[in-house]
Amino acid sequence: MAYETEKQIAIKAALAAGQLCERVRHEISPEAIEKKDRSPVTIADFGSQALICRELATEFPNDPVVGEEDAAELKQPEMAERLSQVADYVGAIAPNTTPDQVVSWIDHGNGSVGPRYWTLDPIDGTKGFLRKDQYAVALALVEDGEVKVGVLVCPALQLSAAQPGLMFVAVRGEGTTMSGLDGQNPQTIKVVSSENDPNLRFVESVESGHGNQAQQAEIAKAAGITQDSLRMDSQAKYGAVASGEAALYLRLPSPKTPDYREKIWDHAAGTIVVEEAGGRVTDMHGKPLDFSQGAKLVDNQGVVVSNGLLHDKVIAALQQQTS
Ligand SMILES: Nc1ncnc2c1ncn2[C@@H]1O[C@H](COP(=O)(O)O)[C@@H](OP(=O)(O)O)[C@H]1O
Ligand SMILES: [Mg+2]
Ligand SMILES: [Mg+2]
Ligand SMILES: [Mg+2]
Repeated sequence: MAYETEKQIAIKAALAAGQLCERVRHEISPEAIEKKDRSPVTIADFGSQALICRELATEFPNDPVVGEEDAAELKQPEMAERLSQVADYVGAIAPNTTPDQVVSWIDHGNGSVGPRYWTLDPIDGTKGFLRKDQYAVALALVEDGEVKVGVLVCPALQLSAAQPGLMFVAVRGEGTTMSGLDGQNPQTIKVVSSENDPNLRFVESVESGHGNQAQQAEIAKAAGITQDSLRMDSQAKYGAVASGEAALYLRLPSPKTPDYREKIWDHAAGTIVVEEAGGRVTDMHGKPLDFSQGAKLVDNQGVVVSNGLLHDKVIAALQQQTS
């Protein structure tokens, strides 16, 4: 099987990072939420990136890693205590970790997009993490602009009566699986395959500033969706489409930030998870997402993720609206 080592290492690293994030998250007090104290997400974000980059640097020393975070802030003298907190959390999983190692692992994620690279969002959905809602650890391998391997660890996601915590894994040409966070018994998943499916609904961001909820509702309606949207933080939305919990995910540019360009780490892992489950991912103009241009999807605007069946209808509705 292709990319077997990459897949196994990505799973191991993302699960360890998810474990660290959950430890931090369980310690967030209601007062911290009240005060909008961002320190828990800072610690978990840096710790997650450090753990994953440590694994990738060891196993694939020649592969650049394009991660969301860097250690510039954490290196400041006034951040020494925060850094030692991060080192303690990382050390619980990778014993004897020093603060210097943490900094250098995080900075390993400063790589550039090239013919082969990894992209990492150590915590996607930081706002969801702080609200104790959804978040994801997202890791993907990209070669020649095409995502080849994607892992999404969603520690708070629950799609059935089972324990919360789901992992989605996809390898190009080999399908997408879903499992619990023990990684045991991965099940192949498929998108919604009929227009009569009770899950013919759409997902969108909780954060109104990350999209255009009014336009998203109109487009979903034009595509024949009559149910209200399901709002969810992070790339867990891609997991919802891939597993057939929803048929569409719309992310149209917010009127407040019309020139915003999406980041590769917010979409790479999710894209392959949906495509390998039978779905489609493009921008709002129907163009494939181009992961070869740098950290931003400079040639794309908005994102449309569907079960495939609905895709052309959605793009046509968007074209009609703007013409
Ligand atoms: N104006 C904007 N439009 C679209 N996405 C935005 C945005 N500002 C920030 N984001 C991205 O939205 C991501 C969260 O997605 P969602 O809203 O689906 O949960 C953030 O990832 P992080 O939380 O990793 O920073 C951030 O990169
Ligand atoms: Mg993100
Ligand atoms: Mg993030
Ligand atoms: Mg961020």
